[in-house]
Amino acid sequence: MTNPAHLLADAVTVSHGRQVVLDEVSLRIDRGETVGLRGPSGSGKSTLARVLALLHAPDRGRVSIDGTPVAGVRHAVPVGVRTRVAVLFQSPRAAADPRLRLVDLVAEPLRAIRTPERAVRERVDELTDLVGLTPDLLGRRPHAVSDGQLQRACLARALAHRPDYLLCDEATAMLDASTQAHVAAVVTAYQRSRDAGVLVISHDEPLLDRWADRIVDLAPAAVRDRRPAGRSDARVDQLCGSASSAGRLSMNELTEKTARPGPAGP
Ligand SMILES: Nc1ncnc2c1ncn2[C@@H]1O[C@H](COP(=O)(O)OP(=O)(O)OP(=O)(O)O)[C@@H](O)[C@H]1O
Repeated sequence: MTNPAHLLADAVTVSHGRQVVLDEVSLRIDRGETVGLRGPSGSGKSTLARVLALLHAPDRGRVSIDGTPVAGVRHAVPVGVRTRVAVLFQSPRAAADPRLRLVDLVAEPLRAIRTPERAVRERVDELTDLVGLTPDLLGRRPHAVSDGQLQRACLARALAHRPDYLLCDEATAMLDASTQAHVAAVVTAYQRSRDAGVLVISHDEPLLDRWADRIVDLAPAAVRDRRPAGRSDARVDQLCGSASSAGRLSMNELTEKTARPGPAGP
């Protein structure tokens, strides 16, 4: 039976100028599952994440949530819909307003929808506790914290609206092994508490093997173009994927394994 609760990019095509970056690509993330997405640099992984996060409108194709197509992107999407998907990017410095104290950074999405200040403070306390940000860090601005501390704040911000789908775009690539393990463990614990669907984009094969339930390969558009004649629905999973299955790990296993880099590990 088809699981009705899912985030789907359906036959999505995206071009930047004359460059076709995604050509009828489809990717589905079910609630509760962790999908790994890998592919060469420039193959369009981040572009696909931005489409799924309702930040970038595809030229063709569509995004749907739980079977309902989403019209538009960003603020054109009703708040109750767009807050169901959150994204955590690779570089917390690029994603954070340098003028904001960490406490305000975490509160940003709540204040953006005019959440009453008392509820903002309560939720920020929960979130900073969840990601392990100590009170002394909350009053600092991004320049005065480490990349790892700032990424924890960005993770707290991403979880502010309790998204059903969390897209992690190389979110642990810049972090040391122990912070990487911590971020992965927080994401996994959150996923279990909400039955959230998680997308993990990474070049780190051991990390994907440990973390993802299945792995999808995104080939460059030129390679995808060599699909069998007559196929109009170029599903990444079917045509480009060497979908592998990594058994789901407990949070402790994930933490332990991620914290202990192997020969090819982070
Ligand atoms: N805003 C933009 N304007 C023009 N070209 C862009 C834009 N964003 C991305 N591209 C191009 O689209 C292609 C895919 O980029 P994207 O960042 O999605 O790839 P990626 O697979 O995530 O790469 P990486 O693994 O290096 O992060 C690249 O050739 C990139 O230069």
